[in-house]
Amino acid sequence: MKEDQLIKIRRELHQIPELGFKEFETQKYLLNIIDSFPQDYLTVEKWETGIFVKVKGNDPEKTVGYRADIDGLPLEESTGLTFSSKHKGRMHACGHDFHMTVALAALENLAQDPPKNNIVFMFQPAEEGPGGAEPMLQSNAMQRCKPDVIFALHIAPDLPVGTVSSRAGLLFANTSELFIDLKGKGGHAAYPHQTKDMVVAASFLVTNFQQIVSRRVDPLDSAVITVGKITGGTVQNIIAEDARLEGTIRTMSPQAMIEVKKEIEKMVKGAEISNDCSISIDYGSNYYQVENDADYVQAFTEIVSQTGYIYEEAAPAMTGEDFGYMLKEIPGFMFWLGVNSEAGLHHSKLNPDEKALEVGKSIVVEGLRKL
Ligand SMILES: CC(=O)N[C@@H](CCC[C@H](N)C(=O)O)C(=O)O
Repeated sequence: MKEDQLIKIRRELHQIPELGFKEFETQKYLLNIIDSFPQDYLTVEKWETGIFVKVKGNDPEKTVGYRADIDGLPLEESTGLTFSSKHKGRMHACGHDFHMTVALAALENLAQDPPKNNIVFMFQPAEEGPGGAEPMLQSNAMQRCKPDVIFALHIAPDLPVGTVSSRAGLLFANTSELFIDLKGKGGHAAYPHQTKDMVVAASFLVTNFQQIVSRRVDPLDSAVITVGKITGGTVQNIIAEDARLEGTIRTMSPQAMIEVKKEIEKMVKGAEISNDCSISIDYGSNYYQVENDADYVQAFTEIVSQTGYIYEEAAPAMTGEDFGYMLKEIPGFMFWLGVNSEAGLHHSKLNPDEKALEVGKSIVVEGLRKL
């Protein structure tokens, strides 16, 4: 696939971001492109809004897996690009348009010139939530073509084009979503003593959660509690009867995740007693850490150096990825692909450099042929 075609596909995908398990247009688009490739060695199977594509190797000893996530984020794009999202309030702000394009380009290469080993591509829904990797892994379709090794990439806005990065061991954190609903008693703003103010109770929780991070988690381990959204109340002179916090927890170890949740629950109980209200917690979707296999990372660094691109050792990051579930069962790794964007991941101005598509394609093709 030539660079202009890579860019065309990426831009078309960029315009149609969809949320987890609602990637209907995306699935249709991907199937159309896959259909245009030589079919002699391919088997294509839909799974929910995702797709499995198997490539039959010509002398297989094993199956190598490659995963690309396909969902977008609930965010209004503000890049001003001519090919901006056509879906209001939805954006490929985490680079999944890049991830899909690279996977398609690699698939076309293998469909034209089949590799030695069997290959399976997974176009996976719902990475941003509620999580597609775990059910895709457990699916019958996956059981029929389970890879012996698996890998995936994620775009890295802070790395230059031509640089890729990874590390042996922990790359991404354990994550849990956090939704907290508070129910008190509303009333007149001038008579607080007759009410149970849920804006005050919610504020107490938001501020005090930071003490869990600074005073409960071992400083040599790490945790993040971020509340990204607060809603509550109706108008400036009515005391709020309801409030809701929406956030996420990140930890370096699975153990720290258990401890942070215990501490949140204790704090919530305390807030219930002191505010005389009821509070419920929902942990939404949870992702297991991305733990890279040291031997495969080593093999990958050699493949990168053969392609002439630059490999840098990565630091662990507090981002989450449900690809962690795949790596828990199948050895492999995830790597960062430099895309040089001033705006970072999950930002409405994220604008990855399209020259990175070719880099991603070459490295993934080599990885699939040589791992
Ligand atoms: C790579 C990346 O940005 N992944 C997301 C995963 C989100 C998991 C879940 N919805 C949560 O917020 O906990 C991330 O935010 O790290």
